Amino acid sequence: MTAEHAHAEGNQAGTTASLGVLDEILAGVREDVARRQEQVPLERIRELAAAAAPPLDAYAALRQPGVAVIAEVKRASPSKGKLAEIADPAELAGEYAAGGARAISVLTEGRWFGGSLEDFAAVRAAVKVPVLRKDFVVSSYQVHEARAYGADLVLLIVAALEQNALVGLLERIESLGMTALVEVHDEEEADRALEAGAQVIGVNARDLRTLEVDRSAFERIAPGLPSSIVKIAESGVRGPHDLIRYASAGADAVLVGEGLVTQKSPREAVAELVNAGNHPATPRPVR
Ligand SMILES: O=C(O)c1ccccc1NCC(=O)[C@H](O)[C@H](O)COP(=O)(O)O
Repeated sequence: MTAEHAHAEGNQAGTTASLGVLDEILAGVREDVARRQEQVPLERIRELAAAAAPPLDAYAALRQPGVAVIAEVKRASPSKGKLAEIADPAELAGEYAAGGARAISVLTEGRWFGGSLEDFAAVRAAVKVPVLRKDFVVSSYQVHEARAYGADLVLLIVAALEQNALVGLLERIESLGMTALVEVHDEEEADRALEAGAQVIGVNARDLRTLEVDRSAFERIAPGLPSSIVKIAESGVRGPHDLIRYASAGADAVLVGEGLVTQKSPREAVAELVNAGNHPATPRPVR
């Protein structure tokens, strides 16, 4: 086990009262990005990004009929510590895809989530569906890095970014042919996401500062978003009942981590969600 994985297991003890969890995560991310950039300079990572296979159209994939399941490779989290021993992320992603996942999310942050770009590369090589780089993106270096590793989708968290930075990173993601998943937690952040030009918006039920999960956040925010926006309900899906609840509020997709990695059969757990999302009685988003 690496030091980063060990931190991901014992992270809660390291949280100081004065800083929200998000600020602590971001401080570590900035250090890690600076270190990687010393090893592989921006010009080189841009060359690697330009040489990567073209991105898949994640927007189109998530707009197909039925509620899409985005299945996450999540080893650990700030709220729960270690979640699962994932010996082979490529195999797990293959199981997700076989269960019908429309896209795969890979957490690449190391200190708190135990993830890595190596996990990402292994997953990318194993599946044919779009793959999301789920990280705390604060610099264009990370965007080029995501593309170099074959990402189709990149997460941008509104709470982590000033508006200028949000706009700049979103444009950079799109200029490289990828899709930005812009994450919000309240109405003000949703307005900022729309102003920035987001086409795919994720409402995270988890408040990244307090770690509290409030599934009603999606119900408050999603109905106010234009019909052209792909609406993703993130966090808190523990079974089909949660998917159906989110679908009733207009979800095009759900993003699920803990509820899958902790299952004996992640393939069956995905299939159960996919079946619920395709069931005739499950509400469809109004478009
Ligand atoms: O999961 C956490 O504890 C967490 C804490 C701070 C920032 C982000 C965090 N999680 C990232 C995510 O948004 C989730 O991995 C994703 O939405 C899936 O959530 P879940 O299905 O509840 O594992």
